[in-house]
Amino acid sequence: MSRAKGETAVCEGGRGGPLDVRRFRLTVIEGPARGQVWQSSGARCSLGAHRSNDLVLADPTVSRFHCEVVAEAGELRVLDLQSRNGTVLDGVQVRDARARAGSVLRLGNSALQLELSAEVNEVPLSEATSFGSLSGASPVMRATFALLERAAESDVTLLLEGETGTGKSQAAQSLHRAGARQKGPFVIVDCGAIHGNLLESELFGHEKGAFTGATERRVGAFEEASGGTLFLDEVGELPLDLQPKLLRVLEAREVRRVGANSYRPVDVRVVAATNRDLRADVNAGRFRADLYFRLAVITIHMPPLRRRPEDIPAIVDELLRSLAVRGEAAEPLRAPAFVARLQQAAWTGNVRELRNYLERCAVLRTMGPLAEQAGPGSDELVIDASQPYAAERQRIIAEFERGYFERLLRLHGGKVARAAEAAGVDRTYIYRLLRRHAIEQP
Ligand SMILES: Nc1ncnc2c1ncn2[C@@H]1O[C@H](COP(=O)(O)OP(=O)(O)OP(=O)(O)O)[C@@H](O)[C@H]1O
Repeated sequence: MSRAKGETAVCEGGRGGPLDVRRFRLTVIEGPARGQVWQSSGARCSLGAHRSNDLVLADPTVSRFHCEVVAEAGELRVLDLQSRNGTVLDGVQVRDARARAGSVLRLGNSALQLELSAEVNEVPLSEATSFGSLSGASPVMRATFALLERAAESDVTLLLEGETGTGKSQAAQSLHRAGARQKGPFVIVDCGAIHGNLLESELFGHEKGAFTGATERRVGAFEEASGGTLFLDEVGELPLDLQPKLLRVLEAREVRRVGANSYRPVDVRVVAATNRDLRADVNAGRFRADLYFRLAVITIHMPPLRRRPEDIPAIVDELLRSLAVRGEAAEPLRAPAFVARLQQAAWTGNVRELRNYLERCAVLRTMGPLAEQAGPGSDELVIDASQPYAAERQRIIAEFERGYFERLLRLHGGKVARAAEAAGVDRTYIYRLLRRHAIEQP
């Protein structure tokens, strides 16, 4: 079963207009697939040795899910999926880096050239600016709503991916309410919060006396959710020994309680969520590939808040309503100058962090300090000590250079001469770095 192509095409676009995604092309220039050309029809291209990838590289030095190329906000990003031999972009080993037109991507013994076309692919957008309890009018969010609306019409198993606080749980619940199973139960199991035997019996139930302490018979979440939806949160935390058992239930649609001899049929829609890329876990042997494909029949990415600051005013309204902050207490929190400051913040904890911040402001009747300003290059610098020193040093320096010169140029209104003088470097040096890191002058 392959990951449904086009279902993952959620990407960033300009504000307000339709969501256009720059078209890109990958040409294999070295390795067994040499000569193969892949043209994008959405925002993403997954590369790897497994046949479910968009671009399949039958090269033993390439991992099953090696890396992904994503077109977002008019540029290309390359994301390594914890591949065994690493992803090298223009000679530098990278985990998450921006590529430029003409960049060369090396995966094991294969190499590819990236080309960014002037043409665009259009991603379908929802007419709505909300989906259940989720609000957002940005193109990237309306593209997500369009996928959720389509998914709600079917019973297909779904995987929600996204950073913490991006609304995966709310999306699952809203999906349940929007679909044909809305009258049935919505049952949540947090796979990261329950351990060992307990998780098995939480999911599948147990018979009386099945293990020490099983004094009563217990119905599991699959049976409890019968006729409704089962939401498996943090599914990446599911222990390896339970994974084949879950796979069997998803395939055969029947469960066996712990300690029971027979199977019982179940009628459940499964929605799973994860805040990491399960393909990297598959590469690392932490997650079974067959279970991943069973769960990811459709994958929907919940976009982080920093990629859609234009949604913040509507989300603030929604959050203040749900927090029951009204009247005088709400006024300063809706003031345009304050909301503009919220739009500049980084929000690494996404909407949840924004919600907590607003709640704190409302209770204390004072505006606390905000997190670091968002924007390109503001993401936390993560040092990966499992990488060779030279490669990691090179990657961090590249990240620093990109962040520094982007900020520098913003600070000086895009004027290279002024920026060079303030930074104490030569103008040609700035131009060289802008080219190297594909930084556009603001
Ligand atoms: N688009 C949105 N509009 C309004 N509220 C939102 C939106 N996205 C998230 N929220 C709110 O943010 C909070 C966090 O959302 P949720 O728990 O669904 O995130 P999550 O991605 O499941 O997080 P985690 O991975 O940590 O479990 C909730 O209070 C939710 O109502």
